[in-house]
Amino acid sequence: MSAVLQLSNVVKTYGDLRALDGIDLSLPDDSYVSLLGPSGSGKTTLLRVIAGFEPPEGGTIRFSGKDVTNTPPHERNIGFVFQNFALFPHLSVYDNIAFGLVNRAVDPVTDPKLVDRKVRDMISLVGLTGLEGRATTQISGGQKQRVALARTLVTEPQMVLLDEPLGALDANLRARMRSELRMIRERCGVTFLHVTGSETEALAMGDTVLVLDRARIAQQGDSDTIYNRPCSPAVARFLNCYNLFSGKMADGGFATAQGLLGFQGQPQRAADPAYAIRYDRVDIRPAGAAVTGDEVQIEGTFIASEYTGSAVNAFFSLDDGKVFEVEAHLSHRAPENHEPHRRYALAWKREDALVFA
Ligand SMILES: Nc1ncnc2c1ncn2[C@@H]1O[C@H](COP(=O)(O)OP(=O)(O)OP(=O)(O)O)[C@@H](O)[C@H]1O
Repeated sequence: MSAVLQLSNVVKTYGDLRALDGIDLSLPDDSYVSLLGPSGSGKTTLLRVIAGFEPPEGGTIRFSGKDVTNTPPHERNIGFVFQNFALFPHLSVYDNIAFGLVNRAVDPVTDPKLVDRKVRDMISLVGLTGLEGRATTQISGGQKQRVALARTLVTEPQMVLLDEPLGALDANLRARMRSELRMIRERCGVTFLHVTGSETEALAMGDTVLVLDRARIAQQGDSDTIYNRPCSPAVARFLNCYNLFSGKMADGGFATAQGLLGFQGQPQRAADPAYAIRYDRVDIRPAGAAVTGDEVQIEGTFIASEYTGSAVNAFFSLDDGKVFEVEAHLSHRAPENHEPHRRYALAWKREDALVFA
C-alpha cells in the first residue's frame, strides 16, 4: 500500500516545551488510522501541524509524495473535523455542507447544479437524507457529527483529520458512530486520521494504530499487535489491560515486590524494566492452590468486582498495596462470586507474560 502522508523528524515547540519531539511516521493510503495517546502527549498538535495550522520548527511533511511543509492549509487538500463540530448555527444542514464547496479558496464550485448534486450525494452518503432543511440547532449530536463530516468530505480532501470526533457524543451513540465512521470512510476511500484518548476506540476503529507518548511515536501497528505486543511498559500501561510490575531481571525470572515471576522467551528491550500480564490471562483460584511448572502464581486479597455486561473485572490488593485486576469474559466462564477480604491465588501461564528489560 502506498503512503499518503510521511513525516520525518518533525519538531514543534511552544517556548521550552517540545510538543512534538522528532516525529517519524508513514500513513498508508485508503485506511483508517487511530492516533492514541494520553492527555498532553501531543495528539492535537500533531493534527494541527499536519493540517498546516501550526508551522513545525523542524522536519518535513510530505503529502501524496509532495513536500507540503511550507504549504498553507487551504492548499493541502486535507480536511479537518473538530470535536465541537464547528457548524454554522444560522445555516441549514444543506447550506452547512454546501458552504465549504462554494467558498473553498482553491477551485470553488460555482455551478449550482453541480453543487446540488455533490451536496445531495454527500447527504445520502452520511445518512442525512430528509434533514436537508433543518437548522443545525435542531438536530441530534450524532446528526451534527455527520454534518461536520459531510461538510469536510464534500470538498473531496485526500485525507481527513478528526480530532476526538466522538468526544462530544454520549456513550451509546459513540459506540454506534464508530462503525458508521468506518463505513463512511470505506465508501469514500480516503485515509482518516482519528485522534482519540480511548484505547478501546482506537483499537476498534484503526486499521493502523499510532501510539503517541510524551511527544514521540511510541508504537505503530495493527490493533492486534498493539494489544498483544505493546513495545514498552508505557504503551502497555496506556492500553489499560495489563497489570505491570516494576523490578529487574534475575536468575530464573524477573524479580519484583511479589517475588520472582517466571516468563518464557526473550525480554523486549526497554528503558524502564517491567513485567506485564494481561487482565484476561489470569485465573482466580482458592489460596494455596497447586501450580504447574508452566504457571506463575501470586496471592492477593479480593476487594471488589465490576460487572460490564460481557465481562466481570475483579480487583485484588497485593501485599505491597498494589491493585491487581482480573478480567473474566462471561462467554468463557460463568460469573464467580468472590468473598471480600478473602485471599485468593492469582495464576497465569509463563508464556502469557511480557517482560521488558
Ligand atoms: N498553543 C499552545 N501554547 C503552549 N503550549 C501548548 C499549546 N498547545 C499545546 N500546548 C502544550 O503542548 C503539549 C501537547 O498538547 P496537545 O494539545 O497536542 O496534547 P493532546 O495529546 O492533544 O492532549 P489532550 O488529549 O488533553 O487534548 C501540552 O503540554 C500542551 O500544554
